[in-house]
Amino acid sequence: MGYVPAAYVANLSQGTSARRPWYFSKISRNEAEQLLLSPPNQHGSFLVRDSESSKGEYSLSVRNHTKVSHFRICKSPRGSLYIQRGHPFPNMEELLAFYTEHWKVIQSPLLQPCSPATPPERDGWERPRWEFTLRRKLGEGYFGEVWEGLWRNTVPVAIKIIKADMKAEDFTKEIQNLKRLRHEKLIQLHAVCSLEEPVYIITELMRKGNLHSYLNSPEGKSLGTSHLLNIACQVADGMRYLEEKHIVHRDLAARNILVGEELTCKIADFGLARLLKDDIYSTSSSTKIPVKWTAPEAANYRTYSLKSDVWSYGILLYEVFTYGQIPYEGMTNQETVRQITRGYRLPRPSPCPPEIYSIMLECWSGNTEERPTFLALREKLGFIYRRLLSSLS
Ligand SMILES: Nc1ncnc2c1ncn2[C@@H]1O[C@H](COP(=O)(O)OP(=O)(O)OP(=O)(O)O)[C@@H](O)[C@H]1O
Repeated sequence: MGYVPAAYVANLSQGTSARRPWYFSKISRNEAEQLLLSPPNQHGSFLVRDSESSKGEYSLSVRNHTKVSHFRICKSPRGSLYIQRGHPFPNMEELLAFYTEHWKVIQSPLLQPCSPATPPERDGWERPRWEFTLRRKLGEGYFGEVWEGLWRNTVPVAIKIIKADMKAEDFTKEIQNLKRLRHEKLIQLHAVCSLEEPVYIITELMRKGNLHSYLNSPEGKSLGTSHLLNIACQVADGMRYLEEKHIVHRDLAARNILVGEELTCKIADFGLARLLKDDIYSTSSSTKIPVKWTAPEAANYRTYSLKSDVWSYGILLYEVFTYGQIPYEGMTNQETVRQITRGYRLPRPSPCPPEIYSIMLECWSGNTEERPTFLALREKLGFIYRRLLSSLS
């Protein structure tokens, strides 16, 4: 028993529109052009709409590179449909099937049905506020408080209550990021209440809180090397998914990993995450950066890439194998950047196997090209983990 986010499922009673994804009944010629020319639509996207000028007839609009072509679909007195006189079809499906195959006749390929534009406030993630009850405060971050709560008195959830004075553009980035990411090692969005203030962001509940505090707790302190390695593998797996999607996290650190039952770890805090158009994301903004976790090229020139996330992952490994020690303890941010640029690196923590320390050093290579990928990190750490487990058994 439980809940599934509404955006994951389609309503069976809306079967007609599910079967006819290309039909946009109440849309004008201009709106059709705007929609077809906006992402994610592309060359070959098409839709059928009600004709504006001839009641009861239709128009086919097809995107042809950067232009949209429109074709009148006429209806004969007997009800058949045609674009070319003398070439009728009994229904729209057959007409579209013919022109999909013989697209040269209309000089416009029909490649995929047009994707509808969903206004953010009406997408399937929005839920009424009364469905959620707050039970216990879990913590507080830059955007506001995080509470443990219940969804419809049944499902335990975490509820982030956005402070009233937060700029919408800042936290909507996190919501948008959460909506499009889905992986077992990434925190899962359940719902949002964003029509009124305060905005709620509802995610899965991770009962043991953030990894940094967990490592400092008595339970965290009792973990052995194999457990620590297991945590490292899970984070590498989640980061590999982001790497595959060309998304930089920009704030990878133990404080942004959440821990659940059975030592499950998930990556959270996507407020700073960005989709990479090139391999590098540059920012001139004055966003505060977590200097001790940030690669030198990102700290000095604000150039972020998947390789700067790999650097931060190395620092996260250090946090894991020191049970949550602050990196470069006793050094200021400025001093840290200066020392790093000169070639200084954190020393090997005593409980850390040399093999793992050499992975940290690879992550901290001054040359971004020499840093491993998350795919390679996951493979390598997974191999060491499995070998350790078999030596213990
Ligand atoms: N889904 C969750 N399940 C359990 N605890 C959570 C969850 N999300 C957040 N928390 C707890 O609430 C704390 C605050 O979280 P929050 O994401 O608001 O801030 P943060 O991690 O300090 O980062 P920032 O200030 O950058 O937003 C976390 O450190 C964690 O202990």
